Order: sequence, then structure tokens, then C-alpha cells
Amino acid sequence: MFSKAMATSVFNPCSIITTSRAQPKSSSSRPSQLLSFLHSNNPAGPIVDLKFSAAACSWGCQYDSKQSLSRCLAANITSSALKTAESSRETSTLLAAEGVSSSGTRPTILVSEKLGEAGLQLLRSFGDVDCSYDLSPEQLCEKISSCDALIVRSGTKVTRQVLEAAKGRLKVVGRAGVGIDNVDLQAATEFGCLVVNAPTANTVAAAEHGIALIAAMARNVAQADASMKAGKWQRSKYVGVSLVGKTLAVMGFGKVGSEVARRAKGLGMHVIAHDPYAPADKARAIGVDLVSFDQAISTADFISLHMPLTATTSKIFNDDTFGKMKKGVRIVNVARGGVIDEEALVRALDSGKVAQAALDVFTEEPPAKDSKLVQHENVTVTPHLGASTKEAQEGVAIEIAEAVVGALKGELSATAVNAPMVPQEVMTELAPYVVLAEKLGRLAVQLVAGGRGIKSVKVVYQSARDPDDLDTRLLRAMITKGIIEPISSSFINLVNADFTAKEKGLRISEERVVVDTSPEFPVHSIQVLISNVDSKFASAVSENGEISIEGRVKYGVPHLTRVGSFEVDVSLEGNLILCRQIDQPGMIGQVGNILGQGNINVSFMSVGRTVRRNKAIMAIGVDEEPDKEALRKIGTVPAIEEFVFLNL
Ligand SMILES: NC(=O)c1ccc[n+]([C@@H]2O[C@H](COP(=O)([O-])OP(=O)(O)OC[C@H]3O[C@@H](n4cnc5c(N)ncnc54)[C@H](O)[C@@H]3O)[C@@H](O)[C@H]2O)c1
Ligand SMILES: O=C(O)[C@H](O)COP(=O)(O)O
Repeated sequence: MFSKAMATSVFNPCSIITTSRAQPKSSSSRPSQLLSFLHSNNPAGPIVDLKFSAAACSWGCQYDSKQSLSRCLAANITSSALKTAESSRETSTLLAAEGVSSSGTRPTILVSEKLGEAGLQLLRSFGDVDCSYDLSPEQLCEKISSCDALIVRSGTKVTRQVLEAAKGRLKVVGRAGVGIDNVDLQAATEFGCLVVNAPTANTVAAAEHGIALIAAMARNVAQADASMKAGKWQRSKYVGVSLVGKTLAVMGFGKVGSEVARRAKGLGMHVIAHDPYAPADKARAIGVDLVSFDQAISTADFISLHMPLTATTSKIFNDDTFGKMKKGVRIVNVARGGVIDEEALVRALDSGKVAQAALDVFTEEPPAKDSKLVQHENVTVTPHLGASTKEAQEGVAIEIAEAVVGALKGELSATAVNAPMVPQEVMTELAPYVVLAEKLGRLAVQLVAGGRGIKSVKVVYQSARDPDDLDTRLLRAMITKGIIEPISSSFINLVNADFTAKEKGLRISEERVVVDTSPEFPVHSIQVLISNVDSKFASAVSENGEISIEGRVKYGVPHLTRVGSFEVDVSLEGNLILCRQIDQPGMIGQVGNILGQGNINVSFMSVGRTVRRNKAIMAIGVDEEPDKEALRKIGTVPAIEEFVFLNL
């Protein structure tokens, strides 16, 4: 029956499941009766008025749908209304590009450590920049609630307390450098705060520093310098070792590690590397053998550390691993102090197992003045200078300023650390579907009768495209947002959507069905199904017992096209009244009259039925929220069997 095999992949082991299948040409495209009472602000195109909610953002702007889409990624937004406000849109788009909202406020960007001038200039052109260095943790917590962005280097600890103290306003943390071990990523994700870093601009600087330390250590440069400055001339004391022909083990063959390897090869060293995730061909291209951890540390004369500090790498160099090394090994660390058990290193130095160490980074920075490690005569130290060249600092400052400004504009930075990467072209293409996805989520959750929590949501995407060509992460995030936000105080964006769903015990499964429609459009329809719940509107429940609604984008505008087993066609804007009634003449007039008496403007109306003169569903788009009296009167129309008011 299906032309493609079912494929299942797991995005998130706990809450997200995706499947895909192909489907024969759908017979469900029978047009419903469309009775369109077109209203003057019927949207003509995909222009969306998006406003930040007060909790998450202090400035709001109007954007076209492309911008609105990217906004949802980094900030808390609601696609509250569709409209064609051409003139105000132009003005506000312009303002947004400069970081100024229509209300005249600019984002506040706190820079808590020294940043290159070029980066600061870029930031100042977009927002109000507060350079406050050396803040205590308390001072940082105090300041942060009035900031939209925070830029740090390795000296500022962005803890859960800091993120909590931000009270939802902080949208992005920019790490002006590579290592993000000083940022509580889990907490940032929970609070929907994007974390971006500047991963490339200091690579060469760090690699050069690594090489400098290897050479300086091998030739006792620092010790000899100190000795001479103390008035001594100790030529025999500082006889060094040569590098040529020695084996260097590069531990962590990423950006810095591979640059160190390249340079060490130039010095005539034999280079091996250990990195469980590095591609072998990349190593081969530089003439480096990838080996196991034990093989690397047991055969090397020099060991240079270039892995990130993570739960796995914390103190990975300890008594046990030092024990496996060659006697007289030399160790260089320009990665993170925490990957070494520093007390174990002191023991290894004292015993002579490790002949020398050269360290740029420390578990505590700065280390204690009486640190045995720092004071050890066989240890060369620098105060975390790996990234500290003029060139690298300018580069890092520009790289992070661009990423932070982009994030504040709502663009997804290519260097986002805690959000999935969605390429710009995908974002642009999915723009109107993002609005549809959120509206369907909002609508579906309002159809659930109280009392039982929602545990399981299934989303079915019909598309003419191959399932691999459809990136649904954005759509899933927006459906999650639509479902969760109306019933909780959480705000959802691409950063925290999956996390929040999981935290709330909401399992979202996805299915992609290949249909025979135009592949020009990425999605033909989106169906949202909620199982194991009762509905306020029994007609929304499908034959399978699930609340089921389906929508499509038509001419750039999201439409509701199916409720339960009834086809409807109503533009998703403003508010919606769904009525199930006996299919007979005069129904539209009766309900229309009641709404008219209540001064409620009808924007769209659509009737869908399964069998003629049997049951029908009337979907009525209304601009205003009907008062209790109008709703009561609708309930008294004899042919109306049930109805529900839904706020979109
Ligand atoms: N001293 C400084 O000023 C300075 C400057 C830049 C970078 N750094 C640090 O250097 C390190 C490397 O930076 P990068 O830009 O090369 O990062 P990177 O992400 O490009 O490379 C890190 C590599 O480590 C590997 N890795 C992860 N776990 C590993 C493990 N258990 N064993 C071996 N390899 C493992 C990864 O696969 C990756 O290839 C980071 O810790 C960074 O913070 C320090
Ligand atoms: O991870 C990094 O990029 C380096 O450790 C640089 O840190 P810094 O910005 O504090 O110099």
C-alpha cells in the first residue's frame, strides 16, 4: 500500500518520536462548503504581526513572516494576529533592523568581561551596551533582570541562579570564545535562553600558544628567564630536550588540536591523536594516526590536551592515567584545567613520572597563590592566555557580537550551542507553516476537556517531499508552544520546546506522509491529534477516539481544514466558534443574527458536513470575543447540538 517503508527515528529519546510513510493520492481533498463572509482585514499575504510577550521581552516590533519565524527561535513570541499593515510594517521592520522597536526602546546588552572594540561598536549600533567588568555573582544577578543579552568570556559563571534572576528577560548568552563550561547550559535551555559562542576566531591563537608552551617547556625558557633575572647564569641546569622525532599525542582532535598537530608536524614531531568523535580522514589528511586513549598516553613523549571540559572528560588525567604514561612524559594543557586532577599531577611531577607540565588553564581561575602546581619548579604557567592575541580578541569580539545581534533580531546563529540549527532557507520556506503549527496547537489544546492531562500528541505532516527533505523541528516546536503556553506559565521557543514537553510528560510523536501534491510547497497539511483525553467538543474526536484537527496554508494564510471527521475551511485568525448542528437551512442566519446583536464581527464562516441534511459543523471566525449572553443564546438555538468558543 505504501511506496516507502515506514521509517522511525528518535529525536529525543523520551518525548519525540518521528515516523514517515508514503500514502496513495489522498481522497480527502473534497472541498468543503465555503461560505466566506470576507472581512476587511482578511489577510492577503503572509504578513504577520508578532509581539513579544511582556514576560520575555521588553520591546516589540512588527515583522514580516520570515522575521517572525526566526523570532520564535530565540525569543518568546506569539503570532497573535494576521494583518496587512503595510505602512507600519515597513517602519517597524526598519526599526527592528537597528534594534529599535516602535516604542523606542533598545535591547540592553551586558558585557561582563573585556571584549574587542570592533565587537563593542557592532553591539552599540544595535543596543544599549553596559560594560561592567568584575561583577560579583550577586551583582550579576542583580543586573541581569534588566538585560536582554549577556556576553561573557571564561571568567563569568553563568549559573542557574543568574538565569533564574533574569526572570525570563535574558534571551541570549554570548560566550566570546569556545569553552562553554562556565555556562549552565541545562538551565539556559530550561529558561529558553539561547547560548551562542565564537568557536573559530581564537583557534589559531590557542594552537600557537600550545606550540609556544611545548617549546618553552622543552627548553626551560620560563625557568631560565626567571633565573637570569635573579642575576644567575645557569647553563647546565637548563639543558632541555629536543622536539624533533618525539611523539606528540594530541588529546582532542578538534579545531585547536588539529592546528597544533599541523604545527607539530612542521617541527618534525611524530603526531598521534585520540578523539572518539574525529573523522579518520581528517587526521589522515594531516598525517596523524588516530589511536585509542591508552595507546596515545602510553606511547607519547609529549601530551597536549585539547578536549572540552565535560562530565566525561572531568579529571580524565588522574593517578590511574598518569600511571599508564611513559616515565618522563611532558604534558601541555591549553584546554581546561578541570580535565586534569591537579593533585594527582603534583604527585606525578614529584615522582618524576611526569617530567614537566606547561599549563595555561586551571581548575580554579585564578588558582590559589600558594598552589603547589603553580609553584612547582617543573611547571610552566600562563594565566589563561591561549586566546589572548590582538587578532584573536578582535575576531572573537566580532564573531560573538554578530551572533548576539543576530539572536536578538531573532535569527538563529550558526554558533548556537543549545538549539538545533535550522538553515535560513528552511526557515524562510516554513514561515507560514510555523504560524499554522502554533495555531493548530493552541486550538487543539482548547478542545481538551479539563480534568485529564495531555500526555500524547501526534503530529502528521502531509508533504509531497521526501521525509528527509522536510525539517519539522520548527513546526514541532511551534505546535508544542501552542499546546503548552495556553495552559501553563512556561514560554516556549526552539531552544526549550523539546525540553519543556519532556518535563511536562508530553510525548510528541511525528509522522510524515508523502502525498501526491506539488513539491513546491514544503507541507501540504498538518494534523494534530491528542489521544486519551475527553473533548469539550465531541465532534472534534475522530473515529479513533482522538481529538483531531488539520490545517493547511492557503495563499500564505493558515486555514483550519478539518475538525474530527468534518471538513471545514476557515482562516485561522482572531477567534473561532465551532458549532455542531443539524444540517438544515437557516442556521447561518440564526447564529449570524445573535453575533450581530452582540456587535461581533464575523470574518469567515464555513460549513462542513459528512452526510447531506444530517450533521454539520459550522466554523465561524469572529473578530471579537462574544460575551456570555451571546454564547448562551447560541446554545439555545434548537438545531445546535454543541458548540465551543476558541481563542486563537
Ligand atoms: N586556553 C585558551 O585560551 C583556549 C582557547 C581556545 C580553546 N580552548 C579550549 O580548547 C579546547 C578545544 O577547543 P576547540 O576549539 O578545538 O574545540 P573543538 O570542539 O573544535 O574540539 C574539541 C575536540 O575534543 C573532542 N573530544 C570530546 N571529548 C573527548 C574525549 N573524551 N577525548 C578526546 N577528545 C574528545 C571532540 O570530539 C572535539 O573534536 C576547549 O576546551 C576550549 O575551551 C582554550
Ligand atoms: O574557550 C576559550 O575560548 C578560551 O578558553 C578563551 O577564554 P577567554 O575568552 O576567557 O580568554
